[in-house]
Amino acid sequence: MELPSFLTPAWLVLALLTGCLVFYLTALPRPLPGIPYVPESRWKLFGDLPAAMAYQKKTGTLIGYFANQLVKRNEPVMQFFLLPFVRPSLYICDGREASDAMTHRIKEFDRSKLFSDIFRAYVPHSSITFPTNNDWKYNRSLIGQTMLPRFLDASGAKQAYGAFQQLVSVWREKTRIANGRAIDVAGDTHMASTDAIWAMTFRSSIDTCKTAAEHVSKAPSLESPTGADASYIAIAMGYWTHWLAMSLLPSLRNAKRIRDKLVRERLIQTYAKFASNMQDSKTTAQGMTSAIDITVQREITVAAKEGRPTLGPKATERIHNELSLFLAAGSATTADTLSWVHVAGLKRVTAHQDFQSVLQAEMIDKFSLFHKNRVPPTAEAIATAGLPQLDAFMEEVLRCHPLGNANLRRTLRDTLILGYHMLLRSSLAQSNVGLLQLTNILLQTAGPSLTSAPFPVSDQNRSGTSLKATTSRWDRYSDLETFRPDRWLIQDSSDPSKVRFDPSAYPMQSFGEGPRACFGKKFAYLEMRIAFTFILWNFELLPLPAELVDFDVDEKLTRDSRNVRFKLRRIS
Ligand code: HEM
Repeated sequence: MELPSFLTPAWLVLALLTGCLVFYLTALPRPLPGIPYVPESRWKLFGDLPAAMAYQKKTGTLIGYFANQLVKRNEPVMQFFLLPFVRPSLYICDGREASDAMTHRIKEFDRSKLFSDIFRAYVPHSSITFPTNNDWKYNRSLIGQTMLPRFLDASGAKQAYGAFQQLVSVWREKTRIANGRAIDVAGDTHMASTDAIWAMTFRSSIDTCKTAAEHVSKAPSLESPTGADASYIAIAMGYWTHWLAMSLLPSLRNAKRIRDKLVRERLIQTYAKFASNMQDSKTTAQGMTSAIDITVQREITVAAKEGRPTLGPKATERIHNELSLFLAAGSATTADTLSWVHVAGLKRVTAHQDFQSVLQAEMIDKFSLFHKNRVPPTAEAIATAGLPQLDAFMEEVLRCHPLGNANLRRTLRDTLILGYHMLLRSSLAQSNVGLLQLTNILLQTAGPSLTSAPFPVSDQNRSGTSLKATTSRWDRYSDLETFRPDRWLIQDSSDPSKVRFDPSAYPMQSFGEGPRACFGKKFAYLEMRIAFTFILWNFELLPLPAELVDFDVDEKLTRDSRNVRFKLRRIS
């Protein structure tokens, strides 16, 4: 067949070039009107991403790039372009407005898909992956009791206690063979946190710390500490990358298979235990020794009320995913987090020996009987004792070293934040701005207003609820750069010679806020309490040269410390 005469090669080349140009122009970032951005990124297919990655290579943190741009331009709100065709993400650094959006404006802002995508390939039917809808409520009702004090103080504390006892054994062995040198403890707190969350979920132990202690006890001597670990792992890339990796890589496929089998077996065993003795299933959270017991018991009670068979496919799938999420939280995010928080805290203690003296004095005072008898305080004693100095110290560690960089939300409707319009796709199309739909909002957990002085924001630009909710913490901006645990302590009104811990004294958003705040926060605090008490009861952290006490991070999904060395002296 002959081509029409106007289709000459020159026309074909022109059409191809025009097609490429249209494709290129469509792929370029489309800024949202009125919201500041980095001008050079506007004309790059990958927008801010190359500069952010170069920043990460230099500093270990990707998110630091965005935070830096805000500070450079003195702007509390900016938009960033990360991928071709993808709508810009909004970055906000104003703790007070972020708190308001997460707590009071939940009809305008919900959890972002960016966040759920991190977990979706691994635990697709767990609460963390759902928007705030009935699915989320159903899952929450299943696991709700696992964070009740009556379970945590009795059972959760015991499980975490066992794990940190083992950590102390590892460090004793390492200290013994280190002969006075600093020891590298990278990974140790991670192991202990993994042991703790595993034991809390299933009541049984996987003893990674114990195995390590046995291993180290057989080593004749310890090599000198290694240098800083220069490697870094890129930030999580989202659902499809994870799904592909988990489907194609044999090691991940195998790990998922083992996890699924293990959780399923435990579910069947637990259900069989309750089914054989229905009386057991009426036990309260206090009598329960693991998260799986509580969750299965809850499902049995609800099924009986609703007159349906127990553990149908939906419940089984949801419980399976929630428990797997506990483990994921325990071994990926939470252990990283807790490990990061523990390490950051211990580094603070090393750098400021006076904090160490205050914490140890408080422990000796509160646990005087244990001290007299030369035994460590029990799990329950640690969980329930009033330890304001330790609570204040942990809060300050969490404030200064948040593990996640931002809390992620998305807009649900046209709205305003800090005076900037955030419009959904339909409104933008009407105003001829293009087919962009602004959804993702990153609410920074550190930086101006949280760990340094805030950006100037006029009250006119704040929401009504933000203005009404003027709790004093949002007016306390002085000296936020300094690590100062005593900022969380106030005089006890019933006894002026004593201090009380006030968790609302200053800005802090390391666990998020509102209905989608961290579900495991109470367990996290409990574990930190036990970890710091155990470590400081058993060891004195000796001063180290300043160059060994840095706070450099490797950013993955969460943060990890780069150099983790301590010089310990056994004290009990
Ligand atoms: C120091 C330790 C921890 C930190 C700093 C932390 C931080 C966070 C943050 C920032 C969020 C998102 C909050 C938001 O979007 O507003 C979150 C969510 C969550 N965390 Fe944690 N977390 C920690 C430990 C744990 C532990 C130990 C568990 C489980 C036992 C856990 C389970 C969860 C769950 C299930 C969610 C999702 C909640 C939802 O979507 O409704 N976390 N966490």
